[in-house]
Amino acid sequence: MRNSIASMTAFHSETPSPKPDASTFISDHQQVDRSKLSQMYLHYVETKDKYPHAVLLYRVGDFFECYFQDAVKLAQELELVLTSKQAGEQGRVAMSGVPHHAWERYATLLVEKGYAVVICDQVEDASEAAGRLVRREVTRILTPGTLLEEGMLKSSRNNYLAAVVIAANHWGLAYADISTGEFLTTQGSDLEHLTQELMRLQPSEVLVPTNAPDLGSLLRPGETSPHLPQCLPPSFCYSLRSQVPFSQGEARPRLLQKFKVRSLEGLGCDHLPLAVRAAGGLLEYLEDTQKENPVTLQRLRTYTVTDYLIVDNQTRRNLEITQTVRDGTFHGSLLWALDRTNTAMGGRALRRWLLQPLIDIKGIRARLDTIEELMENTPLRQDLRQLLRQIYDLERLTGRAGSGTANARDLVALADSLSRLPELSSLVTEARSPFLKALQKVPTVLEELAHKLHAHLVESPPILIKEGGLIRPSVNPLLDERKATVEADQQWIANLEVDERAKTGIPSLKVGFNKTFGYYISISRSKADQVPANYIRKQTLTNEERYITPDLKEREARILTARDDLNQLEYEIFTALREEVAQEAEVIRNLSRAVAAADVLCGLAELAVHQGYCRPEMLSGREINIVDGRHPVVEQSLPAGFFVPNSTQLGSRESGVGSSEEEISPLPTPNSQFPDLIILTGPNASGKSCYLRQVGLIQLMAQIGSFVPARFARLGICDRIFTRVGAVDDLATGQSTFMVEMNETANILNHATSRSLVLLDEIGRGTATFDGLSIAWAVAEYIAVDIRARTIFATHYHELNELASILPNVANYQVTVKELPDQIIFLHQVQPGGADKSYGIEAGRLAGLPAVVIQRAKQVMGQIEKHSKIAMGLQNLD
Ligand SMILES: Nc1ncnc2c1ncn2[C@@H]1O[C@H](COP(=O)(O)OP(=O)(O)OP(=O)(O)O)[C@@H](O)[C@H]1O
Repeated sequence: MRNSIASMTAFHSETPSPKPDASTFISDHQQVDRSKLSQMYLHYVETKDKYPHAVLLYRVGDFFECYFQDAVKLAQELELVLTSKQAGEQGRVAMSGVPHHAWERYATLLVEKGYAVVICDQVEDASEAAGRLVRREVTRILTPGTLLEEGMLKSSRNNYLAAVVIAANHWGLAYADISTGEFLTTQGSDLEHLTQELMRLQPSEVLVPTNAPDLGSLLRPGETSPHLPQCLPPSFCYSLRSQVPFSQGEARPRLLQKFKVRSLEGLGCDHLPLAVRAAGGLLEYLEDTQKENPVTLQRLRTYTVTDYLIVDNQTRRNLEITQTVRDGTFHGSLLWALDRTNTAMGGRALRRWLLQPLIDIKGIRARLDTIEELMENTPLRQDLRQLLRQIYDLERLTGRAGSGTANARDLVALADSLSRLPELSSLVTEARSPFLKALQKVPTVLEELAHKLHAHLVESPPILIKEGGLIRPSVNPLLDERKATVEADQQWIANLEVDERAKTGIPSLKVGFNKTFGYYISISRSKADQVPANYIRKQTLTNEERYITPDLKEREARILTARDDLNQLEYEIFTALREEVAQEAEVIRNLSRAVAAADVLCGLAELAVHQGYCRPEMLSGREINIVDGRHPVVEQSLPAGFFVPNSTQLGSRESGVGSSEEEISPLPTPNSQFPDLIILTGPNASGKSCYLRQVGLIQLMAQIGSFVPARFARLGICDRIFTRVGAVDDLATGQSTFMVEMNETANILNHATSRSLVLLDEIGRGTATFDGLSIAWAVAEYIAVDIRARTIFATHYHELNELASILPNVANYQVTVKELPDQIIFLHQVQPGGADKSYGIEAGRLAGLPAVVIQRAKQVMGQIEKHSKIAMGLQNLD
């Protein structure tokens, strides 16, 4: 059925359309007199009542339409035309719409903007309705955290739905990616950890139990509500939920029932009430919103935040792990530099690993062993990589099969991928390392499943699953019979053209088909007088007349019924296959996880070979000993051989630890032991920041189990990595550069331990010189003496070099430059000793500051230097 928006094939207004006069139509569904609405609009408002907080897309013929407030919202958000439509005696109501075949694209845009979208589709053909209202039902509820459609998800990252429960300082957090089935829960007692976990996960939607009056509403990023706990970052979408499903009384039985267990002990969360409540609340939300497409989740896993290396959001940003600081791009990030994966699952796994490095040495070594084996065995590595390229996104394909949204192409892709697994397993029969061994056994059920899918489904099935063409011949005798009938009838039609041409003597006679009239015989108007008597005229066009005959109509009815029956049977066979896949979801996903891990490790091995990385020796102690380390990203952006390697030694060696590295000539240190804190000085742009980040990145890479860009590395496991790198004003919270800097510094001083790695790039620059210097001095001293965290402190305050003469665990290093008469050459080499000048005035001269200003600056500096020997003064204080 075409309607008044039929002409709007492109609803986007090229030039902003004049605002429609809102007084001429109703734009609030609560304000209508329902008795005056026509049947369809009444059904619309009743459906809208059930989903007051979502945008309701309502199928009408070839369009999905929105009315009332949703029409206004849709038009505003997607820059579509807002118009109006007569809704019975009630008068005109606001209306906007999108073509039905493009609903996914428009729904994606709405969901990205933080809206929930409800799809109310026609569930019968308009012709079946025969005059009554076409049956429509809600077929899908889309919220940012519950997407399954391929086009709506980014293949390179998980799409998490999270749920939080907060009780005083304690919290529970559960999260799930319903497209891959991952489902985890945890509990903690430090609200800062909750914030950090949310920042790590970047969930698309967070469920919060509240007693807000507007339960069910979705707060879009940046929107606030008095019902939202303060510790939750404003950058996410929050769904305000009732507290009931988050109560222990409801959550616990829901989990027990879902995972068919008698106690939660096996899931690891029996003793964690807040974790249980968050997980139960999350499950209830899925049950509530995914009625039509119930999701298949993996068994709930419980984890502890402190079981992993803690990298706070600031540090993740500063180390540019998944995106650059400057412009937020993936290109130039650590993930970009390391990603050599060949599957979407591997790509997501690498991202997860980088965002959650390990602290468990055994786990790290298992990954390192696998990389080592893959580096040594080049043919194995290359064959594996080649094969992995042919494996599609098993995790998400299985997810779509489980929720009944997979089409036949998805199942063929799944079968193609599953049928590669035996090959994969035969490649690794001799493998020794744990992650390759995990691929040695492919459950026979998966081989059988792949075989069955291939045997049933045609090689390239259509996207639509209700219009036939999916199932091979000889799969089902009844299907074959129906196909034969349809084919015979089609042949009858084809013959009809030949026969009728012969009978009538009209060579241009054709048999055609259209949706409105079905089959017809078409004859050019000039031959209309030769038409036989049994032809019944149906339609007259400019150049042709269209006829039907009783025979043709009788045959048509048979053909259409037979085709419908055929399509229905194909659909039933297909959905049964899909159901079989869903039954094996857990087995497929377990294997997918193993494939993803092998893919990550193959990629890291490839990278290590090409970039000349070394295997880090991992220790439980505090030592950080890197010989000729390189920055993994900067190195790749420079021409080969241009990056200047630098060494780092930090953290006193525990007695009894061997010194195998000595022949590799580690950097000489002023003390026999490695220092805990390095004061790093050097001119602007000499490479201090790069060096600082390089150390953090090498440590982080080692803790995900990767080889590292260095000639040698022996690394004690860190519990946390902290960074503080030049801040910018945080306009959103109204904090100045200096306050941001102080907040970050306070966070470090309050949380760092002797097992942490602290990287400080300039402290105290945002205030008066002496304030800044004093703070920098006190901070360095506190870290070196009280915390003893392994620390590199880059600074332009050369006065800090004097700390090394006071504290035995502090050493000075500098990034060297070569001074020529009218230029400075950056050597990018880190060497012992403190720089005595910053060359800031030289930089100013090169930038073109007037000579008189440069001269005066030098005089002032001379004076200041005379008065800044603070170390001696402080020594006297002690
Ligand atoms: N080891 C290195 N080898 C080669 N090039 C390097 C090296 N370290 C840094 N660089 C190059 O030098 C540039 C400046 O480095 P960086 O930003 O680390 O300097 P900086 O000393 O921190 O400067 P500032 O004090 O002004 O912040 C980088 O963009 C990088 O390309």
